Amino acid sequence: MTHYKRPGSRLRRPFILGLTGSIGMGKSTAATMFEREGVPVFDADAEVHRLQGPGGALVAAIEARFPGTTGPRGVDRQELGRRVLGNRHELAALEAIVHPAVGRAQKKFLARHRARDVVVLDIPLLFEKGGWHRVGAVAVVTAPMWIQRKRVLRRPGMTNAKFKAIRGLQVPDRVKRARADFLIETGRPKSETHRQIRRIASCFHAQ
Ligand SMILES: CC(C)(COP(=O)(O)OP(=O)(O)OC[C@H]1O[C@@H](n2cnc3c(N)ncnc32)[C@H](O)[C@@H]1O)[C@@H](O)C(=O)NCCC(=O)NCCS
Ligand SMILES: Nc1ncnc2c1ncn2[C@@H]1O[C@H](COP(=O)(O)OP(=O)(O)OP(=O)(O)O)[C@@H](O)[C@H]1O
Repeated sequence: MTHYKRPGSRLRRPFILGLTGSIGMGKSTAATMFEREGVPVFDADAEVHRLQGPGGALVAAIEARFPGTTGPRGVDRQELGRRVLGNRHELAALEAIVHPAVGRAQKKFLARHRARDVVVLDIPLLFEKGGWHRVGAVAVVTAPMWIQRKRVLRRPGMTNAKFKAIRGLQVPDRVKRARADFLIETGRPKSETHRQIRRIASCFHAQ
């Protein structure tokens, strides 16, 4: 694999690699592997958890718009999920509260790591929300659908209906794969996935 060079951007740092994939495809696991290769990772989902967790900055705004979905432990995500997943209008209202705050945290992350060669933005909705136009390249985490389904359905609180609703909100895996600069396959042993990630990370280190 050759080194990846963004045209005309030798002095622009860091190179931003977007990491995305549909539910259960293995994004979080892949993100941890990038970290092990020394690449800083911004985890958008973890940021949402922080903002919605105990004492989180968005708990009050979410309670105001979705009464009864928060408590001493922050947002009750099961309950909030029941209200918004499958209801585009309600989901858009939640996104309008959450996404700007995540965007601010992402900006701070990029500023903190501006001296690095490469950073990863782990963003579940990279294709759905247009973020892929703002990154240098995109790595898509993918696995056969039967493996995705098996992984997701064994999560506590997950039902067939919820899985269907979430899949309906996401750009299909085959479209994501077609748009990817790099594919990370997770339907295979983790050691092989890690090897793919090591090769991708090596494309971006000091040129
Ligand atoms: C709806 C919420 C409360 C459900 O929480 P829960 O813990 O039950 O599910 P979880 O967060 O693990 O999401 C399950 C799957 O749904 C996907 N998903 C979550 N939000 C969205 C969305 N706005 N659009 C499409 N898919 C979504 C996730 O990527 C994941 O694949 C939570 O996902 C949320 O607050 N979503 C809004 C913020 C958001 O857009 N987050 C995702 C990107 S950072
Ligand atoms: N080769 C592999 N690479 C990555 N994950 C794997 C692999 N083999 C098995 N898995 C398992 O698949 C699951 C993937 O879950 P993970 O939380 O990483 O997915 P995700 O894409 O972040 O999910 P979500 O979009 O729902 O947040 C984990 O339980 C992980 O251990």
